[in-house]
Amino acid sequence: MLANTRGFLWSDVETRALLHIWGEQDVQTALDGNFRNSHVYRDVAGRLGEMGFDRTPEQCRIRVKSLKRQYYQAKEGSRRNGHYHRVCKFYDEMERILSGRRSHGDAPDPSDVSAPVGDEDEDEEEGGAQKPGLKEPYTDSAGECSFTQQPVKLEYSSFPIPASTSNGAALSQSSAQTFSSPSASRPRRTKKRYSNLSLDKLMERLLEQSTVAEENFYKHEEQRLQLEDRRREAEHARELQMLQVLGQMFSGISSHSTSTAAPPTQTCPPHSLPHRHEQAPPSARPLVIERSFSLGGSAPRNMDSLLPLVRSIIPPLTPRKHKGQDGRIGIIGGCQEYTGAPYFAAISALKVGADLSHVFCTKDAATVIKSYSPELIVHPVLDSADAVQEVDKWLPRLHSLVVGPGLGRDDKLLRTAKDIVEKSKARGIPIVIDADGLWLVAQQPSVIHGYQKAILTPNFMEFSRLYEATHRKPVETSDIGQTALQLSMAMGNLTVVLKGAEDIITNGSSVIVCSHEGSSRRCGGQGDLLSGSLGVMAHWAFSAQGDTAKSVSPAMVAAFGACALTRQCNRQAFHKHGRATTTSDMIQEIGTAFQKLFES
Ligand SMILES: NC(=O)C1=CN([C@@H]2O[C@H](COP(=O)(O)OP(=O)(O)OC[C@H]3O[C@@H](n4cnc5c(N)ncnc54)[C@H](OP(=O)(O)O)[C@@H]3O)[C@@H](O)[C@H]2O)[C@@H](O)CC1
Ligand SMILES: Nc1ncnc2c1ncn2[C@@H]1O[C@H](COP(=O)(O)OP(=O)(O)OP(=O)(O)O)[C@@H](O)[C@H]1O
Repeated sequence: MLANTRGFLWSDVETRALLHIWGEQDVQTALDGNFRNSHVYRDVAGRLGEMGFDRTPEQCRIRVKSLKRQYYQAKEGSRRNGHYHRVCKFYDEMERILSGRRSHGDAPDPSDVSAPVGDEDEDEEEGGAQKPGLKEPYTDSAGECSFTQQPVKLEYSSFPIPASTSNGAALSQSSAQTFSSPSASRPRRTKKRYSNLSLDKLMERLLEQSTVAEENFYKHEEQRLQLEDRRREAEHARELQMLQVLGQMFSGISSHSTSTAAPPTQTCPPHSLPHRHEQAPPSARPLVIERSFSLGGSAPRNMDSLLPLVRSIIPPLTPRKHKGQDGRIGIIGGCQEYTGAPYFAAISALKVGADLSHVFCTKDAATVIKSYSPELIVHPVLDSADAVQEVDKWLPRLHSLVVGPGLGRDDKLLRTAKDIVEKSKARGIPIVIDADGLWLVAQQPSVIHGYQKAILTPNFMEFSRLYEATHRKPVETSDIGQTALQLSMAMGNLTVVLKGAEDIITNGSSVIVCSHEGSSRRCGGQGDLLSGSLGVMAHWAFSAQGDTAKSVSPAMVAAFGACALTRQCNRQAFHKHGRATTTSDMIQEIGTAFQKLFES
């Protein structure tokens, strides 16, 4: 550094450098009419530093303020006796700068020595008191008058400076040698509580307080988490207890249904597949157990009884597992027209918790689907000559299949899909059939008939096609639960999820209705989210150990979980996006919806 910058002493060289910077047009413009000036003085101090003078912004501000006071006092004095240079050494520099500024319409009242507060006062305490340690008690040069808030002795006493108060009353002559600061002659405003603390002290105190606050926050947070843990443990224990009761209940029901159920004539479809009895389970005489479910709605008991079943199939996240163990899911679908549907299904499967998600689609769909997401493994094989062999190569690695989203209705593709279904059945892989996969089933129900690891997820239109194909008559809607149950039976008691305002889930012997609150927004692709999620949950349910999932059919548990999740996503997305909700918005909600339903 070039100059002595210790304490508050300002050498003339340093002061001139300061005035040079402060007088620059951009600094004056920045100060002009700007109440907050700390940033300007930061800049000034920076520039001063570049010139070799180490000063803080606050020191610069105080120094300028002092110079301005001296200048105005001197100016007033000069009106009487012309000795202004004796009380303001830098009068000429100040005059040059401030007169330039006044020409911009910023003229303070020269008769008021307190006038030049303006832009230098921003950081000062109320009442005009300067911060201790920041006031400028000295100058290094004789002949320069400093200003403090205390009565000050004028260096050139033989030239009294009559100063006016702000209301214009002249100070008495007797006070010529000493005069009170403007603040002393005005009613002083109440000092702030910290006015006697330096800025550094204030900052220190603030930091201390925020550290204490932070520590308190973490302490409370820790207590909250401990409480939360305890609550979870208690809930978990309660769920386990309930599951045991449920398990006993269901085993009681199934033995009851085989012995005392109503005669089959009441519920069996009048028209059914020729070979439908071949694989029908003993519960072909159905007992309908209808449960409705609405979170926060009228049936909390049912919510309590079904959610734990879904929770029980969810594999825990543990560091001991390797990639792939929680699910490798395959989607059969995706053609030139439809690239969104297989993407929605595949990405939903991943987001629900599958580790790997494969899409087997046509060549021209593959690039498009890949471009949607690097997360998906996309095989452009479905329209190749050896499509079935290509997919078959992967089947040993796959835990479940979702057949149909965006498959289209091209005969060749449908034939390929049929062969893939056959191969998958032979391997015992759970198969979810949706969209155009259901079109295939409506054409050839035998493709999937009686396969207990199949789940069909028709919307009403698809359901009607299936019903008509199996019953040879229009769908009966007066008791849609019963009609769905009939379809399931006709298909060999595989699980049917009839999607709609309420999702009806049946395996031909019982019906579960999922009426969990969604929203009124319907957009293409919601069914794909459901089928993709169901792909994962079906794998989890069929591979779940223990009695829990076995007490209710694993497919039903998985279906209920996927329906509740889809609806929860719909609800959450609608809450955020309203009418503009799309399936992509719903997919964004999978993580939190899953947590809310199954992990909280
Ligand atoms: N972004 C994409 O790539 C997407 C691609 N997708 C893919 O499109 C392919 C064809 O699937 P799809 O569902 O459009 O065909 P299909 O079953 O013939 O239905 C056609 C007509 O049925 C009716 N209808 C539907 N629901 C009904 C209901 N609940 N209740 C009553 N009627 C109902 C309705 O008739 P409308 O009212 O228009 O007269 C509808 O237009 C398939 O591969 C699928 O995966 C979709 O996943 C969407 C996102
Ligand atoms: N009227 C409704 N009210 C509330 N939720 C509904 C309604 N209809 C459908 N859903 C929800 O949307 C999910 C998907 O059903 P949707 O009828 O949209 O399937 P989809 O037509 O096969 O869909 P996609 O457009 O993917 O082909 C259902 O499982 C259900 O959760």
